[in-house]
Amino acid sequence: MSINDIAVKVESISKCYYMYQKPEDRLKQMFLSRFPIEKSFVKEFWALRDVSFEIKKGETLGIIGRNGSGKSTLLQLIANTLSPTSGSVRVNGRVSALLELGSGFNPEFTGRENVYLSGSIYGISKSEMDMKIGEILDFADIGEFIDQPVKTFSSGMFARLAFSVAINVDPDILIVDEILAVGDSAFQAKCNRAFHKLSDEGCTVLLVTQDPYMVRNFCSKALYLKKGNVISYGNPTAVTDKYLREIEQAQSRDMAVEDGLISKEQAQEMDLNSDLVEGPIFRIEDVKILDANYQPVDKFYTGDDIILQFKYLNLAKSTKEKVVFVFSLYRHDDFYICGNTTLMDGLSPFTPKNEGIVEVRFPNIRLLSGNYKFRVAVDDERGIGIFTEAFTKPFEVEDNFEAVGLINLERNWEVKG
Ligand SMILES: Nc1ncnc2c1ncn2[C@@H]1O[C@H](COP(=O)(O)OP(=O)(O)OP(=O)(O)O)[C@@H](O)[C@H]1O
Repeated sequence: MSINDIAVKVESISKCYYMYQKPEDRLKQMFLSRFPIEKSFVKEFWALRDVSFEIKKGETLGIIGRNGSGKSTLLQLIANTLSPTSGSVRVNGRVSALLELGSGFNPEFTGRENVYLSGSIYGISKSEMDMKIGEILDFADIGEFIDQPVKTFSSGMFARLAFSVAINVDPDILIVDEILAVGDSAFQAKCNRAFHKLSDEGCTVLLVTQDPYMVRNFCSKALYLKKGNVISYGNPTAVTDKYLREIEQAQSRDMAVEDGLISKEQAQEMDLNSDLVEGPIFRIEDVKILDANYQPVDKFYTGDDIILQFKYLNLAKSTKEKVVFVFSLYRHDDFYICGNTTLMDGLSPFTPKNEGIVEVRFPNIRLLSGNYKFRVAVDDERGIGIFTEAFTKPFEVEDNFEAVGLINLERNWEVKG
């Protein structure tokens, strides 16, 4: 691959913020501005540590992670609105960046004036902008507000106009930080279509979102950040799976804190150590879906009774670690439907034998027509660390057109009047 095929190359980038211990220290440092930062005045905070990746032209990268994980910092470093503490970023092409809501627009100017102002920042002349503005206004669809000062705009209107400008300045690389979340769902769908069109035309898109499904549906690569470190990079499904598991674990910890089972400090400690437990201590084999007569099936009907069965092997033959068993259900496209653990269902953690069989019975399964798969896992006794996991083969469900969608809800109709 030639260097010309690369749109963005991030090499060992780190960003440290310095937090002043006392306000007067900040003042003292201002007087010493010609000198390096005096370390005794500040506490270091590393928002990003040693992040490296490269994105080819025309690829779309989805960046996910919990609040404060460093996503916006990374985008700002790529958009060159922030400088790294160490490492380097190389960008090949014209960058259009939609960072914080409000940045780039002058609040006193009208929407229309801001469109021309933004154009001039991107080197687009007034006459060129005269030709583009119709399309920009069409996409933004904010009606006569376009001639009002943008300080009077709602955040959704702001996002509409900013996005519309950003995609119409002929970017080679479009960087979008979450601001789409403030738009309504019709606008979000419109943005998704615009993303697809741009990437079909060869534009590289880097996108921060809290929505793993958007990453799966739209991105060709994904990057998962946690506390400024890259936890996972590459295939969007694999990366977002890992992120969703972190979210599940965080929810379990929050519930445990609420129920008084662990302290907030213990939860924070677990969070720091919550990546996959190292080393193969357990293995899962023979994951099967069976009918009520214990016959393997890969297709059944809504309302059937089914059994999810798997075998676990305790490779370390140790009884030191107690375990919790887990299942999760996904649609064929990896849309996460639901999941549950033996712990959540009130079963105490198990002392594992050298091997054993686990069964989950689902009477009267409510799934509707479609293709699905189960994930099963052996977790540590808190349901937090994952010892091992496995998936069933995809299976098919057929309904008798009892309802449409994913699940058939039990229901009683009453029509009054
Ligand atoms: N100017 C700053 N000074 C000190 N710390 C900062 C500064 N800007 C960001 N941070 C810290 O750096 C960390 C990463 O922030 P960043 O905004 O990149 O996270 P994020 O993943 O985008 O979060 P969110 O999803 O909440 O937007 C956070 O802990 C934040 O408090």
